[in-house]
Amino acid sequence: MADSAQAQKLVYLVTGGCGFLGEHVVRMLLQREPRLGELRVFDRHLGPWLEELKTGPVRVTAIQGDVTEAHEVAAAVARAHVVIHTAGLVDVFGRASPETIHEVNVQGTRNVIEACVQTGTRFLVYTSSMEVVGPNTKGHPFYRGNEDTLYEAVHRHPYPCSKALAERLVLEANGREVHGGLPLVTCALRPTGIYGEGHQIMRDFYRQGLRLGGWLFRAIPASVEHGRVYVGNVAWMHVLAARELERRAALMGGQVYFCYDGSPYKSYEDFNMEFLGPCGLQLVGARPLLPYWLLVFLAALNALLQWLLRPLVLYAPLLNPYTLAVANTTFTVSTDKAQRHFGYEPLFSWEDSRTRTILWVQAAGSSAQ
Ligand SMILES: NC(=O)C1=CN([C@@H]2O[C@H](COP(=O)(O)OP(=O)(O)OC[C@H]3O[C@@H](n4cnc5c(N)ncnc54)[C@H](O)[C@@H]3O)[C@@H](O)[C@H]2O)C=CC1
Ligand SMILES: CC(C)CCC[C@@H](C)[C@H]1CC[C@H]2[C@@H]3[C@H](O)CC4=CC(=O)CC[C@]4(C)[C@H]3CC[C@]12C
Repeated sequence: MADSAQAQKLVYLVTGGCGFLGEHVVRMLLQREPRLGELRVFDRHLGPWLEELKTGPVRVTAIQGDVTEAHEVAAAVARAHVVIHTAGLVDVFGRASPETIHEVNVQGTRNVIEACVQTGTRFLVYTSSMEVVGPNTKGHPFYRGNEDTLYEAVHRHPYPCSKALAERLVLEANGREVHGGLPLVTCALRPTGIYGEGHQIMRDFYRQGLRLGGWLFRAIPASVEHGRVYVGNVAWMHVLAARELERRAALMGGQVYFCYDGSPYKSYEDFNMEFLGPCGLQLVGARPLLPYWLLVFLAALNALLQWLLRPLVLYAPLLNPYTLAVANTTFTVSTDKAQRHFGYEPLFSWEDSRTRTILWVQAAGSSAQ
């Protein structure tokens, strides 16, 4: 990535490149990274859509592999210039065991770092999460905070615990000497709740609304603000951060950045209605229909049922004590750190993000019937 070799073509590796965010990062790199020579897409499950990308001018290499297998990661990382590590087990519903979540998110990240060190790859962008900060177990609001806002980050749930540990590993690895003697440069991006084309929970809410005759029922007060960011902007931020890491290594190395854009501050449900409303659904109730204590009870009941039924069947509904606490606690960011450090501006306006998401929900919903 030296100035003298401006025409040099770079090798990028995207772990988790077939996931919701990963696919957008892959497509964004192909559209917006002129120095891209080869794009390696590493995932446990490869998507069939990768095939169509292989006919373009950039060499796209699909690698089926597991981040928990150090040798598979090392082989994929070898001779790559930049790694964007988005692979992760996103589970707040109790589908996977805490051990598996830790193994994928923490050991997987450790394997990526060690592979960079062993093979001489110098630039690593890690997809972290707002969840490494909060909401915390005490339900303290984080109101339009930034990367420097003081907040008591206390976690018990395996997912935020794993993301926090993995983020720390990535930040501590900044400056380590990689094979060849140069320092590793790392940074971590922390998206809030991502939405957009491919967002499965949004699609599930839409299908549930259709099943209920076009109605959804408010569960969370409209006053609780939940941070959301469009997937195309999160992908763009990854591409820009990866591009700028060398030139601005001293400034960006070891730093964290919230992912943000012009999406409005709203409650989780009111925000979803920005897309589900134009698709024909209605949110019933200006206030939650059920009292909060009843939701707490139902969430606890779900947790108990999950535990009791585990030997027989996987019971993993959306509502559990953790998801209720997250949905019911204000957590929004207001920052310009990514703009100041590496010139990030959202690529998609709120209107674009909204339209694209609506079109996707409509298509995803109709294909379900
Ligand atoms: N969805 C969201 O709202 C947010 C997600 N994030 C983070 O963004 C990243 C991507 O998340 P999403 O795209 O939403 O999830 P996703 O589940 O759609 O994508 C994750 C990808 O990682 C792959 N993967 C999982 N375990 C793997 C393993 N052992 N080896 C190789 N690949 C593996 C999956 O196959 C999948 O393609 C994750 O690191 C997540 O923690 C952060 C903040 C918010
Ligand atoms: C019926 C309930 C009252 C409402 C359920 C909504 C929940 C399923 C979702 C509310 C908030 C979401 C989480 C939030 O956006 C932050 C996240 C960040 C991540 O890194 C991963 C995903 C998630 C934990 C996201 C998951 C779904 C919610 C809990």
